[in-house]
Amino acid sequence: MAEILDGKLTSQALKDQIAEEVKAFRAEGGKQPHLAAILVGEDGASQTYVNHKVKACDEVGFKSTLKRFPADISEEELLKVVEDINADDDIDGLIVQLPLPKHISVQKVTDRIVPEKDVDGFHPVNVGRMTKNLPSYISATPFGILKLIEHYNIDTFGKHCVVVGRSNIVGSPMSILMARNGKPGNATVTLCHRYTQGLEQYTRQADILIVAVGIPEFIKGDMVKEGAVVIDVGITRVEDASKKRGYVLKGDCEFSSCEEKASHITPVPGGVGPMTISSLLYNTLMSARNEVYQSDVLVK
Ligand SMILES: NC(=O)C1=CN([C@@H]2O[C@H](COP(=O)(O)OP(=O)(O)OC[C@H]3O[C@@H](n4cnc5c(N)ncnc54)[C@H](OP(=O)(O)O)[C@@H]3O)[C@@H](O)[C@H]2O)C=CC1
Ligand SMILES: Nc1nc(=O)c2c([nH]1)NC[C@@H]1CN(c3ccc(C(=O)N[C@@H](CCC(=O)O)C(=O)O)cc3)C=[N+]21
Repeated sequence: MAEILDGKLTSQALKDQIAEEVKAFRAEGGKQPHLAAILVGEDGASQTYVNHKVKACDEVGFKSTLKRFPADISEEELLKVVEDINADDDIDGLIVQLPLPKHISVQKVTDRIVPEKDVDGFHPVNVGRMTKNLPSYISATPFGILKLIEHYNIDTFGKHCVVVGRSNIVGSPMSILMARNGKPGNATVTLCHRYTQGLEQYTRQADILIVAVGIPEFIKGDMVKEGAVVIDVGITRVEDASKKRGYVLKGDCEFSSCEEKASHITPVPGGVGPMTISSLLYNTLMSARNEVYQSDVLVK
């Protein structure tokens, strides 16, 4: 039986800490941190996540602004919205909730956010700085996973960390962070993706297995090494007519079989998801305090 890595509890502890830091910052005359979120279209899951983010802002004493647009907004109009927020001195952080409708380029829109407000850590300046181990905004999901690993005192030094999935928002930054010289970090990393042959050969070698593919119950217990730490990032709504909401949430790892092998495992829900939200708040607080780019001149 594995120990549960409780993201809900850990996230609450982090939110409590953020709330304290906001109070202290404001007592010194600092501004109220302000997060803006852009939501395009009516995707149910995206609405849920954005609502969670807005609610979390309230909990820690941040201001939040949610800007909603219909799915047929043009790319040009959306870029203009981003530019207006870039120029708004009261707003410290901006996220554009993904996915976006197909006619809009995710890269174009997220790259238009100035790096100083890019609390999702998607801008090439932040990605590049993260890779070089310089101060940067780190993508909230990998950042949250690092905080969870830290909270549970999981040793990563010299461990074999296998990351499955190489997206810009999760898998790729996760692999860089686990490999870089830091704590948590200093792991030996293998990054697996769609073209990886014999995936289970790799997953079975993992001391730390981090899965972000978006396929419910993709990883079964027989693909996991005895005693491994299993971090399940995936979260998919699977239809279930017997439930009030009409769906259940499933991770990328089959919980029952993986839990038998793992030493530690994150549940879905209640694992990585809540950590993503509190990490986003943390990035926004750092922005309000002007910590990340304090001493740096940026080339825009
Ligand atoms: N809890 C949280 O806070 C968050 C959860 N998520 C969830 O995590 C999951 C992944 O999200 P995200 O990274 O954005 O997803 P993407 O769809 O952007 O990326 C999925 C990755 O998995 C790889 N992949 C797909 N099929 C296979 C396969 N058969 N074998 C190996 N690799 C495969 C893809 O490979 P290729 O590159 O070749 O296409 C890709 O790199 C989703 O369920 C999402 O909802 C995401 C963000 C935050
Ligand atoms: N620009 C951008 N930044 C993101 O960080 C981003 C994004 N777009 N698009 C989608 C993914 C997904 N994501 C989640 C956030 C919170 C939960 C979360 O709070 N999950 C709860 C359950 C939520 C529920 O009840 O549905 C849990 O796991 O316990 C999940 C997933 C952020 N993402």
